[in-house]
Amino acid sequence: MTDTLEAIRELDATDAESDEIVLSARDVTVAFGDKVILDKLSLDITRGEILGFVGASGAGKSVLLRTVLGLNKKQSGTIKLFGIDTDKASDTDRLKIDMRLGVLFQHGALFSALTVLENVQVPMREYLDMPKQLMDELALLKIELVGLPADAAQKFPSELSGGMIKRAALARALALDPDIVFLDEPTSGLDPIGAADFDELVAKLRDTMGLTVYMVTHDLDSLFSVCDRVAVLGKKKVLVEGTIEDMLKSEEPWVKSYFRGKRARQLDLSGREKA
Ligand SMILES: Nc1ncnc2c1ncn2[C@@H]1O[C@H](COP(=O)(O)OP(=O)(O)OP(=O)(O)O)[C@@H](O)[C@H]1O
Repeated sequence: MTDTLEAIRELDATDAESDEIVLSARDVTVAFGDKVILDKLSLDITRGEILGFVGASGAGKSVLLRTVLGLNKKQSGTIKLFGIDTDKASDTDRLKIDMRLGVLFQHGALFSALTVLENVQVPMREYLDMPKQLMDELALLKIELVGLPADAAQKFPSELSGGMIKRAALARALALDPDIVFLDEPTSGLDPIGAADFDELVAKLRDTMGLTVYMVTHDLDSLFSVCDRVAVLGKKKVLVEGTIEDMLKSEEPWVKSYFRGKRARQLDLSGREKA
């Protein structure tokens, strides 16, 4: 399996240079029974960008995320990851794709019966065949990378603060050195300082590892401080996309009230709350 991994990584190195669009969704329609949630939605994410994905509660942000990850079926449309059409992917292609994705689900979703170290090792055990000592060393590196103290490795999720749980879940999402991470409301439940620290970590990982980040969020601070681009989900598709400056100029009613409403006015452009 390690040889397979090497072969996949070599292939990926070539793909990585040529594929600028990491994720491409075209005319994606998803329905549950006769209830259409997404209707011909299209969206691209470029390598190395941090995309903030926003929209009203219940608009379908999680449904899109789950569809991209292959956890929900779509009725029609195309989803390409790293240039590979996920409907046409062979088993080897699917393995290649899955190994290049990291996911941080809402609420962290750590396994409560496993320590932080063991949680981080879950994807390693699933996809790689490596000696325990090497796996321990790699997991510790990821734990350090997300700013957790080394002694957090042997703790169980119930012994961690909310911010530490998010970091541990991020360490697990980074276990296989993915190209793109999907973060579902990563700062929800964190205090403003913890949330700002987490945003800073995400930006640092993008800068140092060239990570592409797809972040579903309701957090205006995150959108202002770390997102390069914002996509707004509304009316079952991507209603508006662009920079924060574009959002601030938009006359689309939901975008206007979200970015220029009462809550938004308490923020300045650097994302910090005004005194
Ligand atoms: N498996 C499912 N079966 C039926 N309906 C579903 C299913 N999953 C999601 N839905 C419906 O799809 C709609 C969109 O849900 P989704 O969780 O994607 O919203 P969201 O934009 O992520 O909301 P929030 O910001 O509150 O998390 C909701 O009406 C939800 O009830």
